[in-house]
Amino acid sequence: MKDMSLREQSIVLIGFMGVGKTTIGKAVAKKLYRDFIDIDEEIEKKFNMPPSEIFKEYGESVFRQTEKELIIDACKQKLKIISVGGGAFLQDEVREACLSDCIIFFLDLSWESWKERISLLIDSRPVLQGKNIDQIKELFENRQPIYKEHHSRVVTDDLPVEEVADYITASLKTAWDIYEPN
Ligand SMILES: Nc1ncnc2c1ncn2[C@@H]1O[C@H](COP(=O)(O)OP(=O)(O)O)[C@@H](O)[C@H]1O
Ligand SMILES: O=C(O)C1=C[C@@H](OP(=O)(O)O)[C@@H](O)[C@H](O)C1
Ligand SMILES: [Mg+2]
Repeated sequence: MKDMSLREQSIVLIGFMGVGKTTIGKAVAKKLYRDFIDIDEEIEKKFNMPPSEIFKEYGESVFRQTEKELIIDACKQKLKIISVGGGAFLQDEVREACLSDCIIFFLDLSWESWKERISLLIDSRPVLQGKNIDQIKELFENRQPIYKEHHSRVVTDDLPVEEVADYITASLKTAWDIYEPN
């Protein structure tokens, strides 16, 4: 599409579940005075139930179809900060919509750091349920190639939320000044 200036393009955060897309996305939105869209939250509002129940009740394919439609729609909007679920980039159409319309930040957390967060995630993330640690590690590794298509990568190991959000906003401001100086 690209009938938007760089400054108007929405920002999309991607990365494996639990890396902080929702938390950091909210912080970035606040710093840039933009609206925040969390795709999982939008799906939850639509079905009036959390992702884990949607998976149980309707199956993963219904979740993925809704996720795709909501992301494609969100990407067309200007000036948003959008956090997508860790599995969203499995779908070609989602990746293509985000790449063509938005600026994509990949939040990259090492497996060693991710492991420390597992207790915060295990109950609410349906794709982790019923898996042992080796199977989760395998999923973590198998998912990494889908995050390769991004515009900027942030290694978040050991960084608090505010610092990651500051890094992202500073990096955007630099790009805007270079490519679209007033
Ligand atoms: N930079 C960070 N440092 C420490 N904990 C974090 C950080 N970012 C997120 N968290 C915590 O990790 C958990 C998962 O974060 P969340 O934003 O839901 O991730 P995602 O949206 O990528 O699944 C939350 O409990 C959150 O408070
Ligand atoms: O990786 C995945 O397949 C998923 C990640 C979740 O989002 P977060 O990445 O925000 O945890 C959520 O969309 C759903 O549970 C499926
Ligand atoms: Mg999230």
